[in-house]
Amino acid sequence: MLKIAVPNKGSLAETAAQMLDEAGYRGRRDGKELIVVDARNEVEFFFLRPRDIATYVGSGALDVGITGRDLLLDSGSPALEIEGLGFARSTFRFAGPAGRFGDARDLEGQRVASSYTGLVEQHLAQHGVTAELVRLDGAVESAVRLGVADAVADVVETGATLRAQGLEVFGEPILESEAVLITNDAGEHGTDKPGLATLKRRLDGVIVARDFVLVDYDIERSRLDAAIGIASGFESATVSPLHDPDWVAVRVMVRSQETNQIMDALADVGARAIIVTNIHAARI
Ligand SMILES: Nc1ncnc2c1ncn2[C@@H]1O[C@H](COP(=O)(O)OP(=O)(O)OP(=O)(O)O)[C@@H](O)[C@H]1O
Ligand SMILES: O=P(O)(O)OC[C@H]1O[C@H](OP(=O)(O)OP(=O)(O)O)[C@H](O)[C@@H]1O
Ligand SMILES: [Mg+2]
Repeated sequence: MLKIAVPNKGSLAETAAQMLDEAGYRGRRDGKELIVVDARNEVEFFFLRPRDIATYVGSGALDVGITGRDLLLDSGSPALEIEGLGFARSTFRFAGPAGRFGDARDLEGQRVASSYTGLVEQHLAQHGVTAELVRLDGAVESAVRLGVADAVADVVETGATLRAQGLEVFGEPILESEAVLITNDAGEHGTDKPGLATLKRRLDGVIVARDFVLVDYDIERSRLDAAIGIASGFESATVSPLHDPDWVAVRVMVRSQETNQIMDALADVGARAIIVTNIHAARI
């Protein structure tokens, strides 16, 4: 059985569980269950702290896992990223009192608080900077105000938490992070373990189902090329005849975010009866 590590708590847990559910795997009945055997799919899920997942997978105790790219790199574990899963997107950045620091070099000899000291150390070393790292478990943004650090390095999504503490980001972003699928022995394509290729294909299907919609419309044959120029589909558009020989029906996959602009543009070139449908599941 493929042994899969899944976050049991925190920002990653809910969406990871949702994705696995949409991918047809068995979930846990309550938040206390730590191991779930999904015999039908020949996989076993281990619900672990997100921060520990790279350690379990890197050591070979578990085969694959879902964690954050920032947590993976911070851990120093030899586990390898297979792919990004498109959620829990954030940027890992330095921040300090407004105007105090210009870039990472200004941190020489300063105290920097973070929950990701491994990641910060690697970054500072690359830039030849020596700083004193203060390891905190969370709510790192309070460290400057409370006097235990001069600057912080933390996860930034909207920046609201930083602003509320009177801090501003500075320097280059340290890392663009998101939830990732990780494994240990990559094999040739990182997907050589039994069951892993299936897991990856199913998760990819969930990502596509989340990120794309189907757009159907009717259009006069003479305007078809203009319409296909606006949205050409994943491989290629499906074009079907209509009873009226001068008209065709078209179906294309479109990025959910672009749906409305595309509908407007299609209407402008003469598309009629434009209908958008969510994708329930997909294998691409
Ligand atoms: N506000 C956020 N937006 C996007 N991603 C986030 C956010 N906060 C944390 N993450 C991501 O979640 C992962 C950390 O998850 P983890 O569960 O350890 O932390 P958490 O959600 O802060 O939980 P806690 O701090 O309560 O333990 C990291 O990959 C991090 O980048
Ligand atoms: O840029 P923002 O949208 O404000 O989000 C970023 C904040 O969200 C997370 O905090 P969380 O709520 O997980 O608390 P923590 O600091 O205790 O981890 C993260 O650690 C940042 O503090
Ligand atoms: Mg947090």
